[in-house]
Amino acid sequence: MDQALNYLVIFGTLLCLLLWIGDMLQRRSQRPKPKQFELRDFDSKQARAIEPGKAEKVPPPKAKPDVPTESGPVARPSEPSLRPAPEAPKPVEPVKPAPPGEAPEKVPVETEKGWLERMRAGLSKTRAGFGKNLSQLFSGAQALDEDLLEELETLLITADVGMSATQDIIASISEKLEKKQLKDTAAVKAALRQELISILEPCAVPLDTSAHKPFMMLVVGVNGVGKTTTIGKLASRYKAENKKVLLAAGDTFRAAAVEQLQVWGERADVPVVAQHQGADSASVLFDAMQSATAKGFDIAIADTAGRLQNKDELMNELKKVVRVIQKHDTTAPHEVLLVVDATTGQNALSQAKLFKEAVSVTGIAVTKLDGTAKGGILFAVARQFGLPIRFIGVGEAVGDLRAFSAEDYVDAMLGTDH
Ligand SMILES: Nc1nc2c(ncn2[C@@H]2O[C@H](COP(=O)(O)OP(=O)(O)OP(=O)(O)O)[C@@H](O)[C@H]2O)c(=O)[nH]1
Repeated sequence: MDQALNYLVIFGTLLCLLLWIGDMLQRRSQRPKPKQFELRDFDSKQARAIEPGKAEKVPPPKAKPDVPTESGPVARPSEPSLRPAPEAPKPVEPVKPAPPGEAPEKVPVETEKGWLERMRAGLSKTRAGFGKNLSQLFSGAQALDEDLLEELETLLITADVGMSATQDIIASISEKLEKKQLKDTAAVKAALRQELISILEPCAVPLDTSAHKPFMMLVVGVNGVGKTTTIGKLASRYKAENKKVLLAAGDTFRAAAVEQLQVWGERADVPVVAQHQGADSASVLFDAMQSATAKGFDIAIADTAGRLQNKDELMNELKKVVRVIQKHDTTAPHEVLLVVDATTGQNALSQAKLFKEAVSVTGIAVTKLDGTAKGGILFAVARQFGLPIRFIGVGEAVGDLRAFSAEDYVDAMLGTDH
């Protein structure tokens, strides 16, 4: 009897065990499967970072930025929300010239030959376009006739030289041909070189900063033409000439403009007068002028926010800046330098016209000549406005800005050497 009872207990225990195991298996089959690892879960950068034989570097976790929402003070971006996502905040632009903390790039001590090579390199696109087409036109036994003049005219216009300057050049060469003063294509090319130089020569007036102390330079132009970069390059140049230079961060509009100017100031080892973003630009420049006078600076260079030449209210704001500067010194600004970007082509003419009307531009700096195959815009600007072309920029580096020389420029553009 006892034995039968024992069998019954063992049988019952086994049955319970089997039922429990069956239940466990059923539950497990219903659970969601873990996500399979897939190669496409890695982006290509991560994939490149893992090299065979090398320990995989895991970047430290980044703190999640707080993003303002419409209702609450802050929310993490990963938090689910039924409301439409708020507009992402605009990223703060990185400082363009160099990351802070990087060793400042000093102005290279450069020979005249070094600069000419730098300019030639900078103008290689123009030479490859305009210069090469010109060489092809003048190569071989090309007849000195109407067709040659027509093709030359087209070349000049497509290189942004402008109608007025082109017509004058063609008229002059045509007259010399009629008078049999030009015997072959080499002579025509030499005559063209001379014509181009004679258009630019009257505008090659260097900026003399010795007439006033402090010499107050106001730098203006449309957005992104290279105002801040040009100021940074100028600060380094003048500093290398042992001048006492002060920079004024008058572009209080763009988020990173002040920081960008400060980096250039560090590079050139010159002080920068600045206030917070959104401050009144005129008051920053007034403070800078006072400081420059009180502390005996030779040159004060003021940055301004980029503005479209056809926006009246922005141009009026610039006029106000000039009026406020004149409260400190009635003769200031001693130079209103308009920066134009060569790659904008004929639009540079409209910029020169409207800025000249608004704030009496006294000089021009043409930047980014390395980025265009149409270096002819200088001729159009020179012919139309006769304003001094003070500087040209042929690259982003600190040594890529130079006082303008008509002859050097034409030779770099044509690939001629005299
Ligand atoms: N290739 C080339 N780039 C240049 C030259 N000059 C300036 N740049 C670049 O142009 C960009 C704009 O320059 P900025 O100095 O910030 O222009 P900005 O006029 O102050 O701009 P805003 O303050 O927005 O009006 C930067 O990336 C510069 O490095 C140049 O001569 N050649």
